[in-house]
This record gives sequence, C-alpha cells and structure tokens, in this order.
Amino acid sequence: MSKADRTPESIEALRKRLDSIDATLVTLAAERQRIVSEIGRSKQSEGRQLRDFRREREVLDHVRARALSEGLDPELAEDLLKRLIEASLTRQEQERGRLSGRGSGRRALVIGAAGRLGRWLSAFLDNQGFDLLLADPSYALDGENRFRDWRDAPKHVDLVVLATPIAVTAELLEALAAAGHPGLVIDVASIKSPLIGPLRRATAAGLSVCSVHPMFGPSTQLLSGRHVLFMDVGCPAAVDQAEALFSETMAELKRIDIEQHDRLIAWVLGLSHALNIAFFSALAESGVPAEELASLSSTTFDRQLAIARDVASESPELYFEIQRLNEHGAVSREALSSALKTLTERLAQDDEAGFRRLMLQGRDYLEKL
Ligand SMILES: C=C(O[C@@H]1C=C(C(=O)O)C=C[C@H]1O)C(=O)O
Repeated sequence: MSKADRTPESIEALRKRLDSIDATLVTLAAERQRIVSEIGRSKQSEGRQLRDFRREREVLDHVRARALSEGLDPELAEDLLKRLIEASLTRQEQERGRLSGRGSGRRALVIGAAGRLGRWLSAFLDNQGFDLLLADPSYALDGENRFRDWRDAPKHVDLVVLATPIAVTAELLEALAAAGHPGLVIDVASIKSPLIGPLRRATAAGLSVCSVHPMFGPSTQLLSGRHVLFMDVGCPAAVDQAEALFSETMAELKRIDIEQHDRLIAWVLGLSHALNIAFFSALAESGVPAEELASLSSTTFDRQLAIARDVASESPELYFEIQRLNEHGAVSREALSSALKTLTERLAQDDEAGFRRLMLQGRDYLEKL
C-alpha cells in the first residue's frame, strides 16, 4: 500500500497516542526517581558524596548517543536529562537531610518565620527533624508552635534563627545575650556591617553566635551550586555548628571575614539588584506596555525580563535594606552610572573603537569564569 493510499490518522487519534506516550514518560520519570532515592540511601550508608559529576557526564553522553541513533535532536535529550538529574539531586539532598535526623530531639526557634526566607529556613529545619517553634509578629493568633511574640515561646531551644530585619536582629541579639540563651544563634541578614557590633557584643556576653548569609532566594530547592557564607564573630565553635546544619546539602559552604562581607556583597547583590531596578524602572517609564515589548522580545530581552520580574517580586523593605544599609553600596551604584555614562558618551561621539573596547573589556573580564 503506497503512502498516499493510507488514510491518515485523525488529529484526535494521534493526540491519544501522544497522551499515552506522555503518561509513559511520567511513569518512567517516577521510576527513575525511585531508583535515584535508592542510590541516595546507598551513598549515605557508604559515606559517599551525593553529586557525581563524572556519572552525570556519562548519563548525558549516553542519551545524546541514543538520541542520535533514534533521529532525535541530542540537545533535546540532554535538556530532558539535565532536568531529571536536577530533580534527582533535589530529591537526594532532601532525603539525606531527612535521613540525617540532625534535628531529632532538638528544638529550633525561627524568629521572622512568616517572611519568605523565614519560611524557607523553617521548612529546611523541619526536613532535618527539628522540633520547630515559629515566631512572627504578623501571625493573627498564637498557636501550638506559633507565637506572635518570640518571648512567649518555650525557653529551652537548641537553635535560634534570626530571619528578621536588621534593626530587629540587633535588638534580638542583645535580648538573647541578656537572657543568657545557651544554644546556637544564627542571623541570616543580607547586610552585615550594622550587625558587626551587636554580633561581637553578643559573643562577648557569652552567646554562641554565627553570622550566616544564604546566597539564594527563598524559591530555591536544590542547593547544589549555591553558596552559603559563614562568618566567625568570635565563636568558632558556633561556625562549625552552623555549617553542620548544611552539611547534608550540596551547597558550597564558604567562610569569609565579616568585615569583607558588605564590600563584596555590594557587587554581588547590590549591583545586580540596582541594575534590574534601573532596567524595569526605565521600561515602566518608557510609555510602552510590557506586553507589547514581550510580544516582540529577543532572547536576551526575555532572559533579562525574567530576572527583572524576579527582582520586582521581592520584598521592597528587604531590597531597600540591601541598597541603603550597605555602606559600600554607593560604590557599586556609582560604577553603574559611570559605566552607563561612558557608554552614552562613546555613542554620542560616534566612537566605535571606544565602544568596541567596552565590549572586549567585558569579554576579557568574564572569560576568566
Ligand atoms: C543517581 C545518582 O545521583 C546523582 C544523579 C544522577 C542522575 O540523576 O542520573 C547522576 C549522578 C549523581 O550526581 C547517581 O550517582 O547515580
């Protein structure tokens, strides 16, 4: 029978076949995840690291080769597998945290628990088996383990997490030191200079404190490739204990000098936030609706827009603190306006060579990554 003689299947019939293939794909992905969990448990009992880059390369090479022999775009096969591997790592990381039982029999009080980072940290500690006490002035009522005022929470806690605005964090450190709190205390503020004094005073008063800065947003699931900064404020044992909270994750734990924190963060957080705030402000004031621009967007614009949307959805209070309370913030914002000025001048002067130098300088700088 020639091709032309065959009655083509209806779209409905073809879609039914696709539905069945999609269901099989999902079933297989679920099966893959169950095997991944088993591998995770074996690695745990053998004391092996979760992430295995060599094995991941092997997996990706296999599927690329298979895609080629099936006439499928190898990029598609690789993308699919990369997403599945990310899901495996997230699952193994969370299961390892749970299996560690690090928090079992221990009580943690999260102050500022209703904030976005507070909620993330609460879920993170809950996964490790901590008995959680949550405090936040925004709660409508006190509940079994929820308190509007942290002072109403049971006193004996092994860990206190301060996920609070800077000014409140400084007061809490003082109050905890005055109360002679015996357990570990960590703050997770994004700016440290205003806290250096309060942190050191709290340590001198006998509090076991470590300053921590998780370098990721509250929507983060997988910590592989993410950084968590730890700063010693006079109590090295507290740094070890704080690091231990993340030891089952794949996050990169980095110790830095608290005196250097804000200077570096002014570039890492300060500049990237400022750039995006400037970007969406320029767009918002352009008079052209976002939908119109998005309807003809380029790949670069799409990616930039996605970052700008994330930034715009963050807490204005927190982002104000990050810009305003960083005493080095002005330096990076100044560098940004000066860079924009240089760009504008070179264009006004029709200075193509100067423009080119800007591009090459950027390429050079970023190449070392
Ligand atoms: C499943 C494993 O753990 C991780 C996940 C992988 C995967 O999903 O294929 C591969 C390597 C590891 O980083 C493994 O080690 O095999």
